[in-house]
Amino acid sequence: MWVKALDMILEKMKSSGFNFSQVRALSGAGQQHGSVYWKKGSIQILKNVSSELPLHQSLKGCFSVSNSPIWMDSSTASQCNALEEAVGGAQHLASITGSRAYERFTGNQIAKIYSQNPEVYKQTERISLVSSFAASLFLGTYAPIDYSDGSGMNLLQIWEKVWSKSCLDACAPGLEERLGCPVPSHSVLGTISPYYSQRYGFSPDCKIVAFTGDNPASLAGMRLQEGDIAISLGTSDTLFLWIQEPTPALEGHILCNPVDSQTYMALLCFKNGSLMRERIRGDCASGSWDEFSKALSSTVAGNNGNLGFYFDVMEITPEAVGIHRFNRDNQKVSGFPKEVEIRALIEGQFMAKRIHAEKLGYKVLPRTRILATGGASHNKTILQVLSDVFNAPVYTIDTANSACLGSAYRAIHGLVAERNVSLADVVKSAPEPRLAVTPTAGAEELYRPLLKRYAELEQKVIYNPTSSCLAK
Ligand SMILES: Nc1ncnc2c1ncn2[C@@H]1O[C@H](COP(=O)(O)OP(=O)(O)O)[C@@H](O)[C@H]1O
Ligand SMILES: O=C(CO)[C@@H](O)[C@H](O)COP(=O)(O)O
Repeated sequence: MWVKALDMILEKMKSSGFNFSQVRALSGAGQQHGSVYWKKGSIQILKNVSSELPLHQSLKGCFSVSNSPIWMDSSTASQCNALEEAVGGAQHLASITGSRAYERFTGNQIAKIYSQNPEVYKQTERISLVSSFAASLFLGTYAPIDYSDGSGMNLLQIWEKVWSKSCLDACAPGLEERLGCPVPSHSVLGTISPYYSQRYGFSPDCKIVAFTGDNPASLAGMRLQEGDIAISLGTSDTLFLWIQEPTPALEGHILCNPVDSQTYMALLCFKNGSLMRERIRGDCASGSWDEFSKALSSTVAGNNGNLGFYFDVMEITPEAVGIHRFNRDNQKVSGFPKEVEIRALIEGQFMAKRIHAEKLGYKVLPRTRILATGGASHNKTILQVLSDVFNAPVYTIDTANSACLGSAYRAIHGLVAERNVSLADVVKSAPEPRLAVTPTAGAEELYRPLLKRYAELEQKVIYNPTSSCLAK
């Protein structure tokens, strides 16, 4: 599916008259943590694809696992426990790799494949991330994993930037040779495969710069500066920060910074993002964003004290599941009127973000800018609530697909990064983020007590397998 999608995009660009020969370098991004398993012998097929055929036809026999595990998978709890135990506990794993063990992280996904189907693992010569997989297609050979996306695997020592032997050994045998050596995110991996010059007219000199994860690429696209906070409202909601001296903890992730190998990015991921908003939009607003936004604006900030937690699937931050609604007296209620439900959802999602960002040590300061991206950043009514809850202005960039824009920025940066030119320098003439909304007067006073209440109530809804009131 992924290879065919690439074929279709390039065919569409070709038929729209895009001049491929002008492209000097390209990079890209893939959803983080997902993995692709190349069958033994596939490298030869990849190196020798015929430009007469669409790529997906040539590569269809190349994969030892046909359905790639992606970030939404959470079936690896036992592998996570085993990994943490093998390296001396959750905090120790976080200190090495930037995160305690998470179900979606690639090392645990690989461990599951190995333990359930050792034969399939044996037949696999190379394991790519989604990002390095896409880079491999352009390179015509296996592309290395970059430091930043590699930090989402529970396998990379984020300080030394090498695979951790104890983590590799705990996941599967012979893993190092299947992963290849990780590289700095700005690396030029080589030139484009002849397939693309012959079929689409790319220049044979077009450089392929290492691909990275969607969130790291968004950090580049938004030209995040220290002190800013980026909030991506895509399928998942993510929040990320540029960080100089991180302290990995039991919550959140520390990744190598994709645009500056000396620094880091902190990331929090909220699984019940857009899909949850879409579900409530369906239940309460006839499936229309317009109706959803009108209902949101028709209710007052603070929702008269009504608060809600909306987790259709087990949440990552915090670990909780189910729908939990509380009235102003903290009594659990079974339902809200439609408009109240919509506001409770949006205010709840943003209060959780502020509370968990502050737990990471982030402080909202007078100079704080929130940079919003992803599909829901088109929606100003949603952004207004974000601004009010954080009491900070929200900025957007012209293209809501900041991961894609960031990939283009990273491609240009890759051409000069070895000369110590920063990404900020390379893209200094790009348009600045635009102010979208500012906080409503009085928002801070209104939300301060609500944030405290929300944090206290969150403790009550956190997943506890022995409690009967949780699984709805
Ligand atoms: N006007 C809107 N208001 C709220 N959400 C929206 C709006 N338009 C699109 N979305 C949401 O944006 C999401 C897609 O965002 P996108 O950044 O493209 O996702 P991904 O993270 O998968 O790349 C959809 O799930 C959709 O719910
Ligand atoms: O798991 C995470 C981040 O840790 C996700 O953010 C994935 O990177 C994919 O995100 P979407 O593009 O589907 O929102």
